[in-house]
Amino acid sequence: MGTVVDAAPIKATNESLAEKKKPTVVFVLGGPGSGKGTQCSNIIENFGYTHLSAGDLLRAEIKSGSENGTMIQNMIKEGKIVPSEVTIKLLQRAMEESHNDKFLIDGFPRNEENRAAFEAVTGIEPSVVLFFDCHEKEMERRLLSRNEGRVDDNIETIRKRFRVFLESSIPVVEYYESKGKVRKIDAARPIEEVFESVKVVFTPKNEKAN
Ligand SMILES: Nc1ncnc2c1ncn2[C@@H]1O[C@H](COP(=O)(O)OP(=O)(O)O)[C@@H](O)[C@H]1O
Ligand SMILES: Nc1ccn([C@H]2C[C@H](O)[C@@H](COP(=O)(O)OP(=O)(O)O)O2)c(=O)n1
Ligand SMILES: [Mg+2]
Repeated sequence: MGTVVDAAPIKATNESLAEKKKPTVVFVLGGPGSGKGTQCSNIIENFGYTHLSAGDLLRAEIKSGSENGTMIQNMIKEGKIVPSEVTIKLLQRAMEESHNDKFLIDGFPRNEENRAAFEAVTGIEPSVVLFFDCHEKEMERRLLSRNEGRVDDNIETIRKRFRVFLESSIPVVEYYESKGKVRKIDAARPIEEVFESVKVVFTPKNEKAN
């Protein structure tokens, strides 16, 4: 009698022990105003990804009246990078809430601390890193005409953001370059032309000939 075992609970236990499949993540990097957000909007319409902009999540956190709001607002105004712990929590929550398993993470990781902490906390490595390459004069022109009322789209903060990009974000791009993951896109061209190059990255090789 005691040897009769119901198989159902054993199966359930095995399933809960099985490792959950890791999501597919593409990091979208590039200087301020290089067109990350614009191209992400195009990508999600065509390729089934969910777009998570680290900057948008941080701005929503300020608006929500969170206890971190003032700190985040001050850092954004100064063009500085918010501590990884805060940004990663917001990204993780958004990933869980989306119920998708394919994410475009835009504007993250922006420094070595962002990169290492995300990998340590989530265990996720990006499949690909898109890098939008654009010269500063063009990025400055775009940011000054973005007209979204952002506290950081003024010439003083823009200069600080450019410096942080060169000092802290470019090393992250170089790290992924050394791993062969970077797809560099010439982002100084018109939006449609940039998207033509982006599409190639997301189109499986055997479909490219069509
Ligand atoms: N290829 C492009 N050519 C001209 N303007 C662009 C291009 N891509 C984006 N923009 C405009 O430049 C501004 C910054 O673009 P955005 O996508 O917000 O960049 P990022 O997210 O990298 O800061 C926006 O006003 C956008 O409409
Ligand atoms: N990983 C990130 C991303 C953005 N931030 C902060 C600091 C950035 O200057 C601002 C704005 O980022 P956002 O990606 O929206 O800016 P751009 O689209 O590049 O113009 O947010 C951050 O602290 N950490
Ligand atoms: Mg953006």
